[in-house]
Formats: sequence, structure tokens, C-alpha cells
Amino acid sequence: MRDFNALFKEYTCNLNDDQVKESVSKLLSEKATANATTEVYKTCFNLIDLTSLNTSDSTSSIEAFVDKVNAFPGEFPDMPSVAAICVYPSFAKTVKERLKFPLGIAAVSAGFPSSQTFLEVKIAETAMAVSDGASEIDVVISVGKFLEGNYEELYEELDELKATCRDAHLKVILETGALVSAENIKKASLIAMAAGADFIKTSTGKMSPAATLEAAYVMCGAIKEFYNKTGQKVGFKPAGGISTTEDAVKYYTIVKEVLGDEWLNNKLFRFGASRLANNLLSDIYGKTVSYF
Ligand SMILES: O=C[C@H](O)COP(=O)(O)O
Repeated sequence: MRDFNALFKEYTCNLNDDQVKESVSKLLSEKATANATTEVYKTCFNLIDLTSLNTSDSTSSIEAFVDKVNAFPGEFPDMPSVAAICVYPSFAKTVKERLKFPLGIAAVSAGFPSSQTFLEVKIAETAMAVSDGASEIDVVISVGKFLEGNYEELYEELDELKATCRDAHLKVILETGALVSAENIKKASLIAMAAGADFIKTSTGKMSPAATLEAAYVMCGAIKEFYNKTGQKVGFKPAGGISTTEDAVKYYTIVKEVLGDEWLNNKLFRFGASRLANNLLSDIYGKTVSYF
């Protein structure tokens, strides 16, 4: 039995929500403008997990989605690629077979977006997605277990899913909108990282509020403290409701200021977004682009 209260005591967990809000507002008012550049927009594009998580997705719609990614370098030769394509697990194979060049294949899994199913089902779904070609697995924590203080079961579940991922990277979604307080977000970040998360991710995009700048600030702070204590670099993925270039620049600024330049690449920083890519392209080219 792990002592999670001892773990929380090792870190700064008694966070005040108003103070977090103030710190974020100060940081952005001082630092964000300098990052509103074409170079940063291009970097942000290269951080995107280009997402299609629709009830209406089908093999043919996902094939068409992948075809756009395949044709992108020909259409936009001066742009980097997105980092990955993110789909429901049953489409991992479609993406793998259709992609014409190596790219991350992220599958949401383990009862996404509610996490409300049997652990055996979560493990089977994850194993199948990995065997179908997913190189990244995005799972949601059991928010209910967290809120009732059942940290042990939450940890065990993530630990088993991490083992199931084998070489695939595990991204753990906290669903910060359901955790509500900065203190909860910090504690959930620590449990996810202790269980072996390669990335911690804010939200599923399936509930409101989705990603917030305050949640991002707290999670980046948790990643930094975890790195200082363990030497392990965990990635950060804000996701859900991030659609404008201005949003992207704000999240970029938080990561840059809290975690440093080392995190400003797609090994350690992703945007989970279904609508951001066209807006970044429009701001890079100075005209409306509706490619994706
Ligand atoms: O993981 C990615 C999110 O589901 C994307 O959310 P979004 O559709 O609001 O961009």
C-alpha cells in the first residue's frame, strides 16, 4: 500500500485558486506578447495531436483525414508536420495502414471519455489499440475514485495500463474540469506521474470546462517539481477547447516560463486539438486557410 499523503507532503499541494489565477494573469500579461510570432505559430503547429473524436467517425472519414495529413507536406512545403493523429482506438489500424510517413498514432482508450468501465475492458482496449499500431495511448483517470480519495486503486489502474502500453507512450488525462480545485489537479498530476505517465493531459474535450490556463499552470508546476525530485521529464498536453492561435500562444507561454525551453518540442509538449490547425495556418499565411 503506497502512502499518498506522504507523497503529497513532499510537494507543494496546498494551492490557493485565487493566487493561481493571479499568477497566470501576471505571467501572461508580461510574457505572452513576445511569443506572438510566426516562428512560435509554426512550433505550435508541430506540437498538435490532430484529433478526430466524433461519434460520426467512420473508416472512410478517418481515411480522408489521414489523406489530408499525407498530402500536407506537398501543399505546405515550408511547414513542419503535426506531431500525431489522435483517434478512437478502433481506428488505430486505419491510421497505421493509411499513413504514408512515420507520425505519432494516438488512440484514446480505457473507456474514454468517462473511464467508467471494468479494468479488464480498459486493459483489453489498450492492448488492442497498441497491437493495431497506436504508438501513444490517451486514458482518463477514474475521476470518481480520485474524488472519493481512493488513490491506491487509481494508481494501480494507471500502473497496469502503463504496463499494457509496452513501448507506446501513456498520456494520462486528468479531466481537470471535474477535479475543480488547483490542489486536486496537483495531487492527480502527482499520482499520474508516479504511476508512470509519459504525459499528463488536461481534458478529454468532452466536458466543460475543458482545458484552462490555470490547470495548465498547476500541471506544469507539478511536472517541474516532479522533475526536480526524480530527474524524470514528463510531457504536458493541454487539450479540449483550444482552437485559436491566441489560446495556443498562451499555453506555449506557460510551458516556456514554468518548464523552460527544453519542453518546447513535441517529445514533451502537445496540443490536443481538432480545430487549432487551420487557425494557426491562417495566421501563418495571413489569409483564411481551411485545409483540415
Ligand atoms: O484530446 C483531444 C480533445 O478531445 C480535443 O478537443 P477539441 O475537439 O475541443 O479540440
